[in-house]
Amino acid sequence: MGSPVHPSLSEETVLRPKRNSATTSFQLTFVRGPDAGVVLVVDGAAACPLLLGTSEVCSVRLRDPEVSRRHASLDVYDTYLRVRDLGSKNGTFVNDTRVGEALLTGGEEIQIGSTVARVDIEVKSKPIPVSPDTSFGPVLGSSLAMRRLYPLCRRLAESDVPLVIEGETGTGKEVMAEALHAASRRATGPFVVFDCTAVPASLLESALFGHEKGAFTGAASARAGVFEEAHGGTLLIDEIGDLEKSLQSKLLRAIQKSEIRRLGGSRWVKVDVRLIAATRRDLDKEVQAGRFRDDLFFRLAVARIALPPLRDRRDDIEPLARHFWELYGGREKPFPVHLLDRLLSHSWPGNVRELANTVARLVALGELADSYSELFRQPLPIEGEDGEFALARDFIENVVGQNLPLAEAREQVLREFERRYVVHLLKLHGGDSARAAAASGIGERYLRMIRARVRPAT
Ligand SMILES: Nc1ncnc2c1ncn2[C@@H]1O[C@H](COP(=O)(O)OP(=O)(O)OP(=O)(O)O)[C@@H](O)[C@H]1O
Repeated sequence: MGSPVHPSLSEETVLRPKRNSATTSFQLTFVRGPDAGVVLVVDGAAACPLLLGTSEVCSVRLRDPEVSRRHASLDVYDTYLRVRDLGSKNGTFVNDTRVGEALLTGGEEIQIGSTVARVDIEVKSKPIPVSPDTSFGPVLGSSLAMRRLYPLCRRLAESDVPLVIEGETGTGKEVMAEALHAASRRATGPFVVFDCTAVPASLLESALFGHEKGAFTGAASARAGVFEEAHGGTLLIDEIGDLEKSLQSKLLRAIQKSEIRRLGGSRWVKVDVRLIAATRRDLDKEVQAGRFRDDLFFRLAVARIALPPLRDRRDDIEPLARHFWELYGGREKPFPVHLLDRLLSHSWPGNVRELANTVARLVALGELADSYSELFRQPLPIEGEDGEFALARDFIENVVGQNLPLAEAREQVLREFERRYVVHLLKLHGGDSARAAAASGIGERYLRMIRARVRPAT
């Protein structure tokens, strides 16, 4: 016990940014349960979240039958030992108190099932390698949290192992995937992005694996899926946590065998694709809850990169703001340093994307920005039932007037449209998302995704 069982999962391939350049380690001594006597070190320098459970995918596999398959995770966060329950059946306890997540300092007892481990802090601390670079390709960031990621990103770019990039919306998962592709031997091959939430459930399989002519009503001609499109390159599957379970099995097969079969086809086609999955969800919890296949997770998460939210790397705010200022055409005007305090104190729930949008608005507003109190808001939402057309027009003009790049502007309009659409649809069907999804011809999962995304404004 204690040594990772995944054949290719080494501590270095699991990347978790830490705040300090030196970290603390913790020792766990199992004092009760079938594994009593075993000693385990949670090494802060390795920054590796250890999974405790009875499943073979856990780095620490316990024999206690009262322990869930994936019960809890342990990692060193700052100078604390962080223990997180992964949605286990009978809970994780610290000194007899049930916890979802807890930061420990040493001296506590952790209980899972009938297994009890004592936590001791290790005195020695090791430095973590920090890159002097302030970017990794297009991924900018000079904060310690980001600079800790770069050396390992470079190593991951050189390898072909599948990997999972985790992080809140707008933290740069896609841009990181692109950077890894660009730094890899596949750089001259295609980089294909597939967003699982952007395609209705009924079309997902054909979008992933392609279809033959006549495979379903409307399939007038044969079409390659994203796996074939990405042949020789990298395929980013975005929001993988939203993929239906039936498709997860097919995806697993595609990864294991490096071959796919088009919908309605009889031939298996070999594909040479490096797979990167991105997710806003906590995949450990999704697996524990039975919504994501354990074996697929095991296959995909050979390496993991956790991108920290912008609020946890405030040192990046100013350089990123200056970068976006230049990018959006503020080059001729001096950067508005008097607004820096506001930029630095904002919590950035939309992360780097929100910062980029805010700076784009700043560039467009010029000197008006001083008195513009709405600076940190998204464009005016369309509220109220009266005069909706006028409000919609104003909204679009508002977006157009910000002189954003086309993709950003289109995304803002599209998001607002989806918000309105879903709010109206749910109202019509008494809040029943299954009925609303059926009536609108979109998957329930997709509808719930839009709903979750727009919730703050509804
Ligand atoms: N570190 C960074 N350096 C430069 N630009 C960044 C960085 N992180 C994010 N961005 C920019 O912010 C925007 C959002 O980034 P991206 O789409 O990669 O985020 P995401 O995490 O994939 O978001 P979502 O989960 O919503 O899909 C993009 O315009 C991207 O170029």
